[in-house]
Amino acid sequence: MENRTIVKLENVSFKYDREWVVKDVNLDIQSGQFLGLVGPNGSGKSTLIKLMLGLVKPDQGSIHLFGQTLKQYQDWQEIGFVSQKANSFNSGFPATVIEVVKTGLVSRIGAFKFFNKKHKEKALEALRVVEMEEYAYSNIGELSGGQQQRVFIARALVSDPSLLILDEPTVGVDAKHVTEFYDLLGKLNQEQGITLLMVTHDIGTITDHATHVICMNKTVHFHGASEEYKEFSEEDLNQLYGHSVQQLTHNHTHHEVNHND
Ligand SMILES: Nc1ncnc2c1ncn2[C@@H]1O[C@H](COP(=O)(O)OP(=O)(O)OP(=O)(O)O)[C@@H](O)[C@H]1O
Repeated sequence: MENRTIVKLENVSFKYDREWVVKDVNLDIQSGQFLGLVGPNGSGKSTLIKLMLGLVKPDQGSIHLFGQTLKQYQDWQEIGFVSQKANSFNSGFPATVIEVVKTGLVSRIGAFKFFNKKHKEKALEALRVVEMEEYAYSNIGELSGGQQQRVFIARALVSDPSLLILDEPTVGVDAKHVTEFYDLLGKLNQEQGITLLMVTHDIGTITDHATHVICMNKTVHFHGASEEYKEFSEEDLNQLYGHSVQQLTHNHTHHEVNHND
């Protein structure tokens, strides 16, 4: 598959109030990549995602999606989004898994049109990809956090996105299912050719699965191949992250960025 730039940020800066939260970010995301976006707490990762999704407007700089400016860009079904708060349905929530997945088609068919058989097939196909087809008619609230998160990925996949953005999707997924979750993401990237951009604190695991890492703290301090990122010493990483990193190794038992200052 030919690689092309699908997200381009040029000198993007943004502030909610007086302080810059994102500053002078230049970024070029190519199709086919699996990118991990890492950085300390409050370093602007979620805000950068919001900027890419057009949810907040940059104060400076420009953003292009699939070669178009944010203003021109209309084809939002090309971009799937799974947020960290996705897996929060309680057990009483009155919707089946397939109903939740079909809501991912609303932007494509319009909110007040009816779902037909073709849409049901699309939803079942997306559930098959995330290996949740057998739960199609279960109540969403009865599933575990990890299962719910798979359903939310299916909802994002149902409109055939070429870019899937995930903001800390493993929050609420229990540790023993996190590996399976990464395997699923790897499959989406390699077999379905979906470009993935995933915000995470889980540096040890992401570098084993992602092709590329973006490390930011207001601005982008590193953007390159995971293999290159793995070569950094702890001292290099401390410099990348600033003084706030207390503990940061590639050892899988201690892979969290611990921000206690
Ligand atoms: N809606 C908002 N209004 C004002 N300030 C905000 C808002 N959202 C985030 N911030 C501030 O912007 C900064 C960056 O927040 P952001 O959530 O983008 O960082 P993050 O890297 O995703 O953090 P975390 O890893 O803790 O999720 C923080 O100082 C945060 O307090």
